[in-house]
Amino acid sequence: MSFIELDDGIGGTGRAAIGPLSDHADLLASAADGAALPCITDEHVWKLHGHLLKDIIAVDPIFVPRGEAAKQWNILISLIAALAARSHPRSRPFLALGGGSVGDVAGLAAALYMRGTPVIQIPTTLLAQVDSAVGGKTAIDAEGQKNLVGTFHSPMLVLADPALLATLDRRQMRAGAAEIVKYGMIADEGFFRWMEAHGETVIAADAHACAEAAQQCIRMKADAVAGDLRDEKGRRALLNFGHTFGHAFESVAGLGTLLHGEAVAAGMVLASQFAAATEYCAPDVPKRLVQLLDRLGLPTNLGALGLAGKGTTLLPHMLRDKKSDGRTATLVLPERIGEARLLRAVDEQRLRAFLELA
Ligand SMILES: NC(=O)c1ccc[n+]([C@@H]2O[C@H](COP(=O)([O-])OP(=O)(O)OC[C@H]3O[C@@H](n4cnc5c(N)ncnc54)[C@H](O)[C@@H]3O)[C@@H](O)[C@H]2O)c1
Ligand SMILES: O=C(O)C(=O)C[C@@H](O)[C@H](O)[C@H](O)COP(=O)(O)O
Ligand SMILES: [Zn+2]
Repeated sequence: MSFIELDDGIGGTGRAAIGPLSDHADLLASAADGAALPCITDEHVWKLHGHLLKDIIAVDPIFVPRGEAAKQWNILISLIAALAARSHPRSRPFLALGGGSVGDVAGLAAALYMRGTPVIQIPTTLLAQVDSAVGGKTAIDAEGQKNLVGTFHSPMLVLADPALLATLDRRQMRAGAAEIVKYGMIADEGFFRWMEAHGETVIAADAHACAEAAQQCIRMKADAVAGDLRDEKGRRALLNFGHTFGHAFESVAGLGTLLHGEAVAAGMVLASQFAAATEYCAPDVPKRLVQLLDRLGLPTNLGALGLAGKGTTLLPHMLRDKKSDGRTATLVLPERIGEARLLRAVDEQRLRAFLELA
């Protein structure tokens, strides 16, 4: 079995492996050190896949609600309480088994509990396997804003088993595919082409194609994170392509209404159309992106998100984005497929005019 090294650039090292969970029985047993490992998860995932862990080690599930509803203050508090009730020691990791929402709130609990406890991420959605389980961004939502509260806390281990995706519904698989397309757009035209050829196979949960996608995305993400864990230097920010619009869509629709990947899909399209309208890229860039996302059954405009006519309501949310200086919007814009750049202090009049027509 081979690992992808996750060096967070500030002294923390972790590892990611793609393949059957059962291959890691020894590693998990040594992490457990004879105790039952707390496992933060949701009841649906636990019923489907908890047995894979129970076959290997003693695990003690701690449940959170499904989906975005897990990323709330009261859930975070309940996790800290559950760990304290178990006298869980700081030296021993606990597990996060689930999609990106479980991973985000469990990661935040790990960062806070006893000022930092190791966490092993076991992602069970396509999106979490290709993106969220790696990189150490942890978060809950607050004040109606996505990921308003969080930390950077890198996982000690990420175990992504593509076989677990067989039970995931198609809508969730599509949402994960959006983040995969993102990697092609920002960093690798060859990988974008690979998605043009294999995207449907990925969405059908073909284990080989999903493993290949995870391998490529995790490598690209590890590379961006190693140089800029805390998202300060503009390098990691490229991973936020589609998210200034996307998070605004999620907020306007009501957090938890749209899937994150759906919002990111349409967000990438709007960012690319804005880039083309302002001559940062050629018009064929949004065109080719829309063709691929359409084929993968992902939304590519406000109407498809149920937000027709809501363009200008997005602006205040975009100005609150973490990349913003508080006065102006910052956008990740494609220059061509496979290359993106950060544009700070986006002209508000231009952006407003663009949103009015979106
Ligand atoms: N930290 C990061 O870097 C990062 C990156 C991308 C996204 N995110 C966050 O991740 C969240 C989205 O995560 P997501 O797309 O994984 O969805 P999710 O975690 O919000 O929801 C997943 C849903 O699928 C179900 N599920 C999970 N695994 C399953 C399986 N194998 N079979 C059947 N059902 C299964 C769950 O019960 C849940 O209902 C958003 O909050 C987003 O902001 C974080
Ligand atoms: O890891 C990153 O950096 C990303 O931007 C990955 C995104 O896919 C992810 O949705 C992330 O949680 C967004 O972070 P935020 O800083 O915009 O809240
Ligand atoms: Zn994302």
